Amino acid sequence: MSTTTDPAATARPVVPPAPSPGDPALVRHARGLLGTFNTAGVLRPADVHTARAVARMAGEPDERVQLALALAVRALRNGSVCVDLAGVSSTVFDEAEEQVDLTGLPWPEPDAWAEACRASPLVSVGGGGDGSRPLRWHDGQLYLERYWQQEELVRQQLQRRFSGEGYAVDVERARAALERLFPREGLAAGEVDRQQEAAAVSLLSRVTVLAGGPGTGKTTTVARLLALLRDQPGPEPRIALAAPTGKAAARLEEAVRSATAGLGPEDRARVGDVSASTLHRLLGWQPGSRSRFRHDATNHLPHDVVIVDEMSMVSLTMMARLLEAVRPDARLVLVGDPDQLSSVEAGAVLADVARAPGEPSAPLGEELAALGLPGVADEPPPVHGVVQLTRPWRFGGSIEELARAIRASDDDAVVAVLRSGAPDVGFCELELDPETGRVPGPEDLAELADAVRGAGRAARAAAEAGQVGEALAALDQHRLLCAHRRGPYGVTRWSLEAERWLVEAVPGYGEDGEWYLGRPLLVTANDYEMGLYNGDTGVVVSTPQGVRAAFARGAEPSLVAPVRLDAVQTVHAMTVHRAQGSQFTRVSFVVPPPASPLLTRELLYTAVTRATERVLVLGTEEAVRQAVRRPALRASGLRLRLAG
Ligand SMILES: Nc1ncnc2c1ncn2[C@@H]1O[C@H](COP(=O)(O)OP(=O)(O)OP(=O)(O)O)[C@@H](O)[C@H]1O
Repeated sequence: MSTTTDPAATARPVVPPAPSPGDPALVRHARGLLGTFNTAGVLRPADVHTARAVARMAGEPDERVQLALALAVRALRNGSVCVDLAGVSSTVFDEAEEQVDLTGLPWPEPDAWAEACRASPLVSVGGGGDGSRPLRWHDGQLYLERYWQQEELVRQQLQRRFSGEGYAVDVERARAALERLFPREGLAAGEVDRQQEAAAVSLLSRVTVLAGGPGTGKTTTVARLLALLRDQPGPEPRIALAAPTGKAAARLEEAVRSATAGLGPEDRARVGDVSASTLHRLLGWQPGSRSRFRHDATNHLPHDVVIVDEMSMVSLTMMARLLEAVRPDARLVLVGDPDQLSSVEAGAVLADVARAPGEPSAPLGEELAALGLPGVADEPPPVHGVVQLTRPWRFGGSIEELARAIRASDDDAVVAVLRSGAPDVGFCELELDPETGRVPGPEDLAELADAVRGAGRAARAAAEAGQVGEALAALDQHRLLCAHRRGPYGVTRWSLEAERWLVEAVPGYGEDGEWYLGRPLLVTANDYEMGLYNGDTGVVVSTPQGVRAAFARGAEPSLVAPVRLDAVQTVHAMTVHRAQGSQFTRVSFVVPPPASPLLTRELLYTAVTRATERVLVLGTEEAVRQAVRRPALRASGLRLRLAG
């Protein structure tokens, strides 16, 4: 994963890598600007090759335009949809896991560079044109045309839906159902119940964004919304529930079921049996096509309501496919936490929509007022259907306090909570040797090692006993998270460390071959046929049919013969990105050093909010403060263009 970060917040100079001759990162015969930027480590071979090939085809000899094209390709890898040439020389340094020295690079003069791009036969300028040129210049941003088209589609689709006509709602029934389903516990008279408001907005609008941190009641609201929608007279609406990964879909299904159990019998019956699927499955993934689905603009989904959870993980490309496929008159409810890390692929759609400036919708305000919800008519109606849930129902305690301080960018408060000695938060202040990654004193890691051993031992025992559910539950007892994949702070190194602790502490651990019982697994590539998704985790268990890999899938785990798995690895530690959409009883997070380009507020927030009972942060105070002060920035034009 990677993000673009605020260079001003970087405390230390970035360390130059030393490219060596024969390095696979170097393109042979690359000359001129492309060669220089490749040698400096800014551009990868794929960026250079693409830029050269496209420039050759279109007869564009200007090296500055070729460089801009290569940087636009590169931007996607960093999660950005486009590149801002005027600011690129100060923001380009955060290549995924490497640090690049930018001093002395021959950056073109920004005005002349922009002019050269605008005049190039490779570039369409503004919003028009037939889309046949590979690049697009819009509002000072340079896009690859394909991503411009996707952003445009998302913007137009959302704006059309925001301003689309409302629905014929039985106001009396809706009012009664909203009162019944949202008992407003603990709220003062006249105080807005955001969950109730979000459900009302979803009933009235074509697009609703149900935003909130962990445990703020998003799923509870979804369950009650299902009852509200099905309480309306007329044909029962067809409702789809979906999430980006199998694990997130399973969690959504389970959480909606358990939230439904708290409703009265009639509302329970209205919700009925709930099932959630992955977005890929909902849209109709087709073998042989990575991005085209059975349901699209010409073959809409049949559903009247589509609810998508964990929206922060949804990329721009996936959002475009989703919006094309959802009927223009259907309700779309986007659920997620905009403060979390964005999708691995380019885009930050949820954060862009949730934070886009705009005018409160007057017609929605009138319709909301008619429902008479306490407090709602006293404030402006939501902008772009965004309702933010703020009251935490789950953690309370210091994890919530920590999350709040991180969101507020208050590094003093973050450090104070970490050092408070609260039972649910720990701070292991250690600095690894930057060269070797050695820990000053192994006793510093006692809590981490204990947590790893406890969870590993439980997983092994359950796996041996063939207790699939227990083995999967043990997997979620503790998770070790890192920002980096490689190096002293990376997943590979910490995974080995954890494995060593387990081998030392658990008799027979890992001795029964590659598919040893209790082996924790991570899926590293989507396998739509098997229903396994990048980031899914499982565990090797003993079953009457032999050794199987078990993956959590709602009530019924899925059991797969190991020979059918080709993209899995052992997961004693994982990246924070991969942990999105999951929570664990305990989380330990290895904070990267202050100079790490991956160290952002969203990273720290996502890591600590993966824990339900205790989070242990391992790192230096300086690194923690640095993270809190540095928001991830992803270049995209969506946020501003949604404003109108
Ligand atoms: N209005 C409420 N009254 C009482 N309890 C609530 C309310 N809303 C949520 N809860 C409780 O808070 C907990 C968290 O709720 P829920 O799972 O809906 O949150 P969430 O935002 O979906 O969390 P996550 O992001 O982790 O999925 C649940 O135990 C739920 O029962």
